[in-house]
Amino acid sequence: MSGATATDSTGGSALTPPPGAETPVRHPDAPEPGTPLGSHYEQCFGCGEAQSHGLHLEARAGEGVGVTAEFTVRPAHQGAPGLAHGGVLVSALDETLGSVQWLLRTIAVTGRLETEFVRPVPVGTTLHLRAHCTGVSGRKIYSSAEGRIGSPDGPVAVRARAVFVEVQLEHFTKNGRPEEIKAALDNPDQHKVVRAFEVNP
Ligand SMILES: CCCCCCCCCCCCCCCC(=O)SCCNC(=O)CCNC(=O)[C@H](O)C(C)(C)COP(=O)(O)OP(=O)(O)OC[C@H]1O[C@@H](n2cnc3c(N)ncnc32)[C@H](O)[C@@H]1OP(=O)(O)O
Repeated sequence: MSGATATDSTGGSALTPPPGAETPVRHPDAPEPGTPLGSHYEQCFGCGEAQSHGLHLEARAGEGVGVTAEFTVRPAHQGAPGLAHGGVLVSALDETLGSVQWLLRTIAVTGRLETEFVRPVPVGTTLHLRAHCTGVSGRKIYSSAEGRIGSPDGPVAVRARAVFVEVQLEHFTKNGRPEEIKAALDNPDQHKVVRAFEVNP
């Protein structure tokens, strides 16, 4: 196996901001550091409070264009006996990285996500995650994240780098299953979330 970095069609590193990328700027109306960001959708597997088997990840605004989050591994999240499933850990990283958009006030979806699994994560562990934006290039938002076991200074269990791609609200309304889209559009709380991302529903 080679340890080569993923490359894009131009041969550059797909997860590193390209030359000329802008330094990310925290939106002036972004929540103060320490503010809980809440859920962007109650049925979200990552952060939704109504999703019984979900991660129930709780993210807060951090300093700069960064966030912190916690997620406690439950029995429903196992892969091997007593250990978190790798895909669940990727979901926690994806959700944390996605939460960075609250600080930029843009809506973006994951285009590419690379994860390094450093240590196994036992059931019952609280994973302390942090993520920050590393650059913006057109619609592409580059970010990185890590998750530590037990405390913000605990041993590193997972690391990730990602590129998100900015989208309009139509990305969801055109592609999502109609019944869930209708329920979301009928929910006043969902409108508040969309406003927090500064997008007209
Ligand atoms: C009523 C309801 C309200 C709901 C309110 C919800 C609000 C808040 C929701 C947040 C939700 C977050 C949840 C967690 C984060 C997920 O998990 S998101 C789910 C997983 N991701 C997806 O499903 C994305 C699926 N992929 C796609 O839809 C499309 O491929 C994409 C990513 C939108 C790109 O398509 P496109 O817009 O046609 O992009 P395109 O114009 O070709 O390219 C634009 C640029 O992006 C680059 N690019 C395109 N694709 C990629 C890629 N895969 N990798 C890297 N670069 C790419 C291109 O190279 C291009 O770069 P430049 O040439 O400009 O330098």
